[in-house]
Amino acid sequence: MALMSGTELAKEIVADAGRRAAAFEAAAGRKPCLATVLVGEDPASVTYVRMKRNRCRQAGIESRHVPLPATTTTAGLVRVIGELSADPGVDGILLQHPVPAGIDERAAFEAIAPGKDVDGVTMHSFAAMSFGLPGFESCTPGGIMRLLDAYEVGIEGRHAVVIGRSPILGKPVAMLLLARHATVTVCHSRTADLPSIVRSADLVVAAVGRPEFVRGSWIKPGAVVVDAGYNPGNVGDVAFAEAAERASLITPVPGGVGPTTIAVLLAQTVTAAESTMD
Ligand SMILES: NC(=O)C1=CN([C@@H]2O[C@H](COP(=O)(O)OP(=O)(O)OC[C@H]3O[C@@H](n4cnc5c(N)ncnc54)[C@H](OP(=O)(O)O)[C@@H]3O)[C@@H](O)[C@H]2O)C=CC1
Ligand SMILES: Nc1nc(=O)c2c([nH]1)NC[C@@H]1CN(c3ccc(C(=O)N[C@@H](CCC(=O)O)C(=O)O)cc3)C=[N+]21
Repeated sequence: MALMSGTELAKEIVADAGRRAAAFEAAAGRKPCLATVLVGEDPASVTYVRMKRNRCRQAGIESRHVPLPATTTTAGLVRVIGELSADPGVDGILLQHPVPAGIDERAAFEAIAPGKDVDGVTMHSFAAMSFGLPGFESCTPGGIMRLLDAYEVGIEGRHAVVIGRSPILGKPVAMLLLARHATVTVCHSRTADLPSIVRSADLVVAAVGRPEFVRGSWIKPGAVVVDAGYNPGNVGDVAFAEAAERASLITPVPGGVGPTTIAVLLAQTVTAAESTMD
């Protein structure tokens, strides 16, 4: 068993984004700018947004934080995001998920201009991912693909089993794997006999949101295991010690998928800024 280190890969991606951000600043006279929109004060979300903004600063990317009260309406949020979409000083927009119950998150995501969707959450970006066309990738799925490529994991012709079908993780990672010619099975809460499906996987992506949900006995010997889960207490969705006994390659939590998510966000923010120079 070998580990896929997201921490190491993220360092390389962030260093590259930082060099590109500096070149952009030299040419444009301003830094690339990411707007971070946080509705409410969920402590985990506050922490994630802080982590993202800290990484931006380290890479020479400006972040403009837009905190909104939990009482914000869908119309109010759509208006704020529309203003950021129209603001030439803003290159990318991150709306932290989840927004409080009662707000139509999809409507808010769709208010992000496609050229500023550096978090890859709009229908436009999803379609590009599905068709294998250039565009912004959902950050966690994009990070997972970069990890697989960095460790030279073969994708074409392999059976990939994705557990989870959320709009920002399971579904887009399934589309990216499909665009790379994997045979993809997407599982969810209504899936019958999940363990036997996972046992046939060459590549498993766990995106369930339940600590240590995927057991070692489900893993085909030699399979590649990507744990996208990030549960309270830094616990993944895979029972790591068990799975590591059978996997050929596995991502740890922490230090696996998480850091690559933020790295892709920064890289895509710089790409969005660069495209304003064209
Ligand atoms: N590292 C990172 O950057 C990120 C990590 N995460 C982590 O990834 C995990 C998933 O997040 P997210 O996709 O947003 O979560 P969601 O809660 O939106 O989606 C969970 C998915 O898992 C499925 N599921 C739930 N229970 C079961 C079950 N018993 N058997 C099979 N499938 C099940 C659900 O099925 P159904 O659709 O039928 O309800 C759903 O599709 C979490 O741990 C989260 O913290 C998330 C985003 C970014
Ligand atoms: N619109 C939107 N886009 C997101 O990308 C998004 C989101 N909403 N909502 C919440 C989740 C969660 N998320 C994480 C990012 C990095 C780590 C990460 O870097 N974790 C470190 C540990 C960091 C630490 O705890 O110190 C690691 O796994 O090693 C974790 C989780 C992005 N999310």
